[in-house]
Amino acid sequence: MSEKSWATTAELEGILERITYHNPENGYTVARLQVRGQEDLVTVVGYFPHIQPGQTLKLWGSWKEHPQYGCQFSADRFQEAQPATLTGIEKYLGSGLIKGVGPATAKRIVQHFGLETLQVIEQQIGRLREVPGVGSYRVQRIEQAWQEQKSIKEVMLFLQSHGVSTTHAVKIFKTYGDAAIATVQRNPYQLAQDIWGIGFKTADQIAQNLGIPADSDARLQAGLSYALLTATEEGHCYLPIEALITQAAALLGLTDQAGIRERLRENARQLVRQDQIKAEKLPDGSAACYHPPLYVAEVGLADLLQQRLGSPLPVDRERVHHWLSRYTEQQGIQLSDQQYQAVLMAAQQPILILTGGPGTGKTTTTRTITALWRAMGKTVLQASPTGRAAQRLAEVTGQEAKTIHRLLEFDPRLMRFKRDLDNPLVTDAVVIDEVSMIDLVLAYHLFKGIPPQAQVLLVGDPDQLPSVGPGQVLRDWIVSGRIPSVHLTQVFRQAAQSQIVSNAHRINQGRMPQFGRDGAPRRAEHDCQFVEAIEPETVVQQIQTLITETLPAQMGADWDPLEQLQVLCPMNRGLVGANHLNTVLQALLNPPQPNRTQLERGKRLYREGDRVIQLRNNYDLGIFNGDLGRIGSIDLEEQQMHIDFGGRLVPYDFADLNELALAYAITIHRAQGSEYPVVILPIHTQHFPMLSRNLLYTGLTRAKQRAWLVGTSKAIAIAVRQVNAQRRYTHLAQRLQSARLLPQ
Ligand SMILES: Nc1ncnc2c1ncn2[C@@H]1O[C@H](COP(=O)(O)OP(=O)(O)OP(=O)(O)O)[C@@H](O)[C@H]1O
Repeated sequence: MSEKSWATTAELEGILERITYHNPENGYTVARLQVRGQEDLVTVVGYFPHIQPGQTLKLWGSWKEHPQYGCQFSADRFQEAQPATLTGIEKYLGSGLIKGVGPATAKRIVQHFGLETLQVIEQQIGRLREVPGVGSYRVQRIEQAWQEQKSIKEVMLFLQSHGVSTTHAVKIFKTYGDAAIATVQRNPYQLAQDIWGIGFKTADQIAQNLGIPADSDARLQAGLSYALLTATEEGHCYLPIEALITQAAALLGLTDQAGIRERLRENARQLVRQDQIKAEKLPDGSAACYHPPLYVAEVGLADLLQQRLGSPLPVDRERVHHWLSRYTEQQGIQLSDQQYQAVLMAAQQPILILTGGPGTGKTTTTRTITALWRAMGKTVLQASPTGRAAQRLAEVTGQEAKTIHRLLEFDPRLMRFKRDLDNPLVTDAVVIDEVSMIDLVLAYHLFKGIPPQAQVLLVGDPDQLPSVGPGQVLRDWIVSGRIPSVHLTQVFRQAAQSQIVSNAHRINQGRMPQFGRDGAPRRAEHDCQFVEAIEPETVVQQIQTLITETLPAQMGADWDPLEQLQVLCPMNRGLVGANHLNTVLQALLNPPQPNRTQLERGKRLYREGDRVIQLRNNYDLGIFNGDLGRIGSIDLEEQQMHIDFGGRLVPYDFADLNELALAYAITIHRAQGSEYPVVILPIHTQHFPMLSRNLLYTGLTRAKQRAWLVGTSKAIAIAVRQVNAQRRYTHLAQRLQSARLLPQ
């Protein structure tokens, strides 16, 4: 569409009334401006990295006639001016600029001081106390925030003029303080390494704005580091050099550039020289490229395990048999041969892996082993990778269980574990549950913290999804064949009656699950059911019907979907992904109400009463990745909300809300190690990229009382067939195999 330009340079000043459109990628904005002396709002278009309603803007540019939208001002550059009208000042003050001043307080302040408001704040801040409802404490906070604002301003101006959003600019300022500009100018790629939430893409955008050439060494090295980081986020412990080069070239958009592979190879060598990549020769002569801490962890873990793989401990087997027969009689159980074997091995082996699917008696066997160890006079410590898994371990064993981080006394200030090689735990034995969730680095720290003479029992299910972090530690341990292990296969009668359990085993064997039809073990009620829904929209509708009609009828009077139900999705994206379902379920389970405050942040909407999940470990707040809570209150004035985590009210600044997501629906990956009374599992061909046997298996086994699958049989069949979807690059098994074996 052609535009007619009227003048080349013109000037315009006004108050930003609202933003009609803003593209966060490139800052392109369409906004409406209130200009003195003009009755109608003026439309302004241009590239504004960040502007807020209420700001007074001075703009330079030209007037244009847009064929569809009419006359508009196209701005080439702008400057923020001090607001000059009462509404402007009020909007500016109340826009969230200053903590402690929301729209209501701003109004009161401006009513009191009129056009002099900003001058008063600047020069006689104490006078704010004249405003009804503004006490000394608040004045102090406003003063502090005003000062901070001023020093931030210069940095913000610089960053914003290079396309950085306000949220990122604040984070950059918080991280580097006054050194922010210098750091960004020196190497913008540093941001991606130092600041959570800023990735290579944002850093790269800033670099481009600063004029750093697309094929500069700094950019190539950043691309290589980022490609390696992405690979570790996908679970790999290393990347073969050729794969690293291919991925870096693609990421940098330079795949077609002549000679790029050689240049990337040279830059990779440079990173090796700077100790930013650790290279190791592979059997085929090429190099494996490790992020150095992962190399240290892989080699270190293999070494520590090797030291433990000694001869069996001298144990009086007769006494163990004797104790076991008394114990099982007391408990009214009879151990299966596999279970008996596991207990005997645990008595003698320095380290034992115990695996099995649901209902195969892992818990029963673990309980017997810890009872035996205690009877032998040993002290036993128990831990799991996540808080929820630790809580469950404590419940089923009746003994204290901690998270591995707490067991090893992680110090968040120093970001290190206090229990390590020099200061190991004081114990004779350790039980670790949900081992499939342990990644390489955690496994390494774990074995540094366990004293060499202590016996270790590792319990897990290798068919669950592998750890979120790099490695497939449990599988590698088993595959290496070096660590004594027992795999329980017999499903006990009581458990086998559950279709959740029997279907989990069917899925694991590559067979389609059965839902209350031929052949499936029958129960008065079936605990695992399926609703076929072909269209994604129907899947969403059926989930709503389950929640509003079917489940209330099935579950009876105590049914509380906000507490007992978890929707588990294969992925976040798409109509039947967790993000969209959260919006739908929020409207269904926690609809707007006059007494419920809500807050909109970009595309997200938070409402009091919402079920939320923490997305990263926050040691300051003592809240960890995966913790579930409910929004207790939202305070728009203080710009803070309180989240209720199981009775503990935790304050969140609005600025930290990117750490929280709605949790009506979460991904199956996030749900690892947790269990819920009722699970609804949408499964559709829209989820195709994620569908795999261990994903479906993990999702289904999260349900303790009832599971509902909603979607297509075709998607279930795809998932059941898709084995070991992603191979992870790791060398742990080979390192263990090549380890020198001590005499047995
Ligand atoms: N030797 C046994 N004889 C009879 N029943 C058993 C035996 N071992 C376990 N069970 C029963 O089988 C069921 C499953 O056992 P358990 O909870 O120990 O298995 P699990 O592998 O930990 O299961 P999940 O992974 O589902 O928690 C329980 O009801 C338990 O009482």
